[in-house]
Amino acid sequence: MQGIWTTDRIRAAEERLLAVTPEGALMRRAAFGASLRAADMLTEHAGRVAGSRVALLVGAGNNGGDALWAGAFLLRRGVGVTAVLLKPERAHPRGLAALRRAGGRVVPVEDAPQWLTRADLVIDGIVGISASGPLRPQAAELLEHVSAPVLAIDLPSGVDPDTGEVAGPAVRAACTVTFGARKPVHALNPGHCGPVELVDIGLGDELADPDLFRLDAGDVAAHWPLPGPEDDKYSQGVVGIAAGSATYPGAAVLATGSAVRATAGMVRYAGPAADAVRAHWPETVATGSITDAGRVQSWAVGPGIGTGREGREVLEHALGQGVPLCADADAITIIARAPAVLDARDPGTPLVLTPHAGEFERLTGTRPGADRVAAAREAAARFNAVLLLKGHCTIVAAPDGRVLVNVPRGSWLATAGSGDVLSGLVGALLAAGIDAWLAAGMATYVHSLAGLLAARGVPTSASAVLAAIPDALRQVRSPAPSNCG
Ligand SMILES: NC(=O)C1=CN([C@@H]2O[C@H](COP(=O)(O)OP(=O)(O)OC[C@H]3O[C@@H](n4cnc5c(N)ncnc54)[C@H](OP(=O)(O)O)[C@@H]3O)[C@@H](O)[C@H]2O)[C@@H](O)CC1
Ligand SMILES: Nc1ncnc2c1ncn2[C@@H]1O[C@H](COP(=O)(O)OP(=O)(O)O)[C@@H](O)[C@H]1O
Ligand SMILES: [K+]
Repeated sequence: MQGIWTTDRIRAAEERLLAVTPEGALMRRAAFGASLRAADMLTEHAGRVAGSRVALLVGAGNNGGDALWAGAFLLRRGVGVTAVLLKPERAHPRGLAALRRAGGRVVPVEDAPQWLTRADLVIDGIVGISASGPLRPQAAELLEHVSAPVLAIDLPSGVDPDTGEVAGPAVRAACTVTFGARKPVHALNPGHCGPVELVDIGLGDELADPDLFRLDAGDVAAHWPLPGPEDDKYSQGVVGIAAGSATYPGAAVLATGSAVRATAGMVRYAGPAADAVRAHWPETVATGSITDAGRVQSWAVGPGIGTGREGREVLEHALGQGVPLCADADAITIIARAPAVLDARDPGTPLVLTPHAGEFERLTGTRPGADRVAAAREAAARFNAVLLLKGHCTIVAAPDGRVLVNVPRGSWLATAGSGDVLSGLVGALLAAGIDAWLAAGMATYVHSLAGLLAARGVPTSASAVLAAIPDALRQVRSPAPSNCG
């Protein structure tokens, strides 16, 4: 798992490291790494390093210092470097001196437009982890003149470092180079960061447990249940799906199908869409009523069951079975309207709730807001459940405070029925006995990868996402190498 640390924790770790490191050494390490990335980008975008032109946007803090030092390193490689100082009187003194010694040009903000428009690459050192609020107007205006690719130092300026919120003009980076550890913004706002490269500055020993986690392919591959020599159809976990209706069988077909595709365990379906489910997925055992569904090791309940009395009875019955349960869609609305339904649950049995923002508001009374991590964490504690908050970036919070962030692979999953596919995946992993937080995170990871593979660059459908689950699992088990992001 990749760790992610909040800016308070990073700052504290940096202070401890600074105390035992020669003055300026950390910044030079960071800036040297940034200059290497900048040179790669120049090669890619301008076809050369020596002779190319770089403009630095330099704020009043150490982030600006990083940019100035990176400029000094680039000057030594024959790059023409111009620094735009947003606050000349507060520019990092040693960084500024290094840039000048190396032959860099320094211009005031008024002269910036001509240098920005001629640049092959812009380096954003406006603000880093000490950013507060929206970009100051002077910095925001400068961004209007930027058309070259931007390399963000530590994080794209104008984006909140801890929540990823954008509350005004902000840098949209082609690439971000960060130092020591990944920050929440990198996972929560991938659209503004671009690929994120981590430069080691020796912070590792100073960092304790991460605040957030991100799964990688290796984690998913290591925990995804595969049949072994001793297995049979029951031993891998039987999942029950309660979804859909006679009039709307689609949700039942999608949720059941994704459970079928996810693992080799058996899938039972219970509900009024049994005929449609049997027709699409002959390998399932389908019955009309949850009361005669047979034994399962988990339930996925909710998509398309309706929010009336029948839906409530189905949810109450499943909650009373003492097995892990994923409550999605209508099941969440039922819980929101009648929280007493949860009395049927044994509090020690895992529960996964999978709301989108609207369902989250129904459940908790408030929209998730800018700090989606905090919102998901609070709701997980309140409901004593794993809370999977859907969206472009999906957040998975456990009641004990652990949080996973899924970095999306495009927006292909914004299509009707894709949530039904996710609940089938979660249910199948719960049946295999996987920790509910990890199961929800693994399901989300494979869901978004299946979305990417189904789309291959053009809009897709929930049925195609479902059909791509095996390819996503194959890719997870033999990931393609990646050097950035
Ligand atoms: N510590 C280390 O060891 C290492 C640190 N490193 C680097 O240091 C960075 C952190 O540096 P930092 O703490 O100096 O603050 P930083 O992010 O540059 O910003 C502060 C300045 O920005 C301003 N400002 C604030 N909000 C703003 C806004 N919305 N819009 C515009 N301006 C805004 C604010 O000005 P004011 O509020 O006074 O106007 C203040 O002067 C970190 O991200 C990394 O890059 C690396 O070198 C590795 C080693
Ligand atoms: N813009 C987006 N980018 C990435 N993923 C998205 C986006 N919009 C929705 N998703 C994902 O698609 C799924 C939609 O689920 P849901 O809202 O329940 O839709 P439905 O009810 O149509 O199935 C969720 O997994 C969500 O995280
Ligand atoms: K920055």
